[in-house]
Amino acid sequence: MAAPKVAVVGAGVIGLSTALCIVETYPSCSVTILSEQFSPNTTSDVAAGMLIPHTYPGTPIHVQKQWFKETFTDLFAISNSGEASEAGIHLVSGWQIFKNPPKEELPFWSDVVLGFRPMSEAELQKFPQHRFGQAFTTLKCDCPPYLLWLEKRLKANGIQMCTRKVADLWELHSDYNVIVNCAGIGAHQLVGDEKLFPVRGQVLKVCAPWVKNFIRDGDGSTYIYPGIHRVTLGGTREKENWSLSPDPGTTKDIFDRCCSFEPSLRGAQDIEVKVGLRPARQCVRLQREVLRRGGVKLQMVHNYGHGSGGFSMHRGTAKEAARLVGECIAALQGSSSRAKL
Ligand SMILES: Cc1cc2nc3c(=O)[nH]c(=O)nc-3n(C[C@H](O)[C@H](O)[C@H](O)COP(=O)(O)OP(=O)(O)OC[C@H]3O[C@@H](n4cnc5c(N)ncnc54)[C@H](O)[C@@H]3O)c2cc1C
Ligand SMILES: O=C([O-])CC(=O)C(=O)O
Repeated sequence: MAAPKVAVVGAGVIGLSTALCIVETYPSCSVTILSEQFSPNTTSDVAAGMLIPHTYPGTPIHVQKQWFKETFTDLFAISNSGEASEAGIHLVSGWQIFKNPPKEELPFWSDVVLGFRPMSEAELQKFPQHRFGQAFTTLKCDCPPYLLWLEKRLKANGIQMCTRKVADLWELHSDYNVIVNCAGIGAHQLVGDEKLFPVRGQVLKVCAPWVKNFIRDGDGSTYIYPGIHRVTLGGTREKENWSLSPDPGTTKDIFDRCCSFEPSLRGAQDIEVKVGLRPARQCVRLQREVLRRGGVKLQMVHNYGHGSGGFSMHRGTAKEAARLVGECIAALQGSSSRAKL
């Protein structure tokens, strides 16, 4: 058969990284990205971009660890290259703090991040309300620059990008052989997935270049994540709330909570408020599906539902999605050679 034509729907961190993995693994494929929005207008642009996993209750821990490890390893290599500043990827050290001892003393990702250890008594003095803490070094993506860097690499690999809202994946069947669904929260409508729901998150992006260490409350309610140019202050988690409008009361609340951890933030300048909808699910939907209509088959791969962990897991899930695209191509080649017999 001719070079397989693959359409990736979605241009957040999942769509872009999946498209890149497909073209790297199967260079003979012709890959097109179709998306209603591109950077800077995706949920991925709002994220803090920290590599600290959240657990998916419906996915085995060894699989989540594999996804995180692959992501960490690939991004560590970028952070250690001449591309680091353009890609917006850097190491960042800091503390995750707890009022009560965490259920798991050692999270599954503790030996993937660097230098994971309990905080010392001296470090804990910075946080008088907290009795326990974990110190470690991880990676952070500055999200819009990282998405633009991915887009640049995709264009260099000959990938086409088209702005288009897809109403039904079947509408692509006459132009493409394989469809890869990376629509994030858009998959709720696109494929009618009732298990997928939004978890609204509001963050502030501020200028406070003196803040160098990250601070995260272990319950995930409050965090301070310094990036290359801006510091992200969070956060909120509102299940089933679809509103993308910033709430001024929430802005004040986030700012006050963050200042209680890092009082110097009172001097932060140039506060921008952003809202995004995390595409939440019990487990990431990472699977093949064959749609059939009137005797015609359409090969599909789903890769969405990363919730709070799209950046932490994206390279690992992109590799698995690319492997599934390989299975679709093998099935197409099998059926085209049978047709010739
Ligand atoms: C406040 C906040 C902070 C976060 N912080 C972190 C963090 O520190 N670390 C971390 O790992 N994760 C974090 N996350 C989670 C992370 O942002 C998500 O997991 C990730 O962005 C999901 O990426 P995605 O590509 O699936 O979705 P998106 O970025 O939403 O991309 C989906 C794409 O699909 C397109 N699309 C949707 N429907 C259609 C359609 N019908 N037709 C065509 N195109 C369509 C959209 O236009 C978009 O381009 C955070 C999220 C929020 C909200
Ligand atoms: O919880 C965090 O540390 C950041 C994050 O992933 C989110 O807000 O979704």
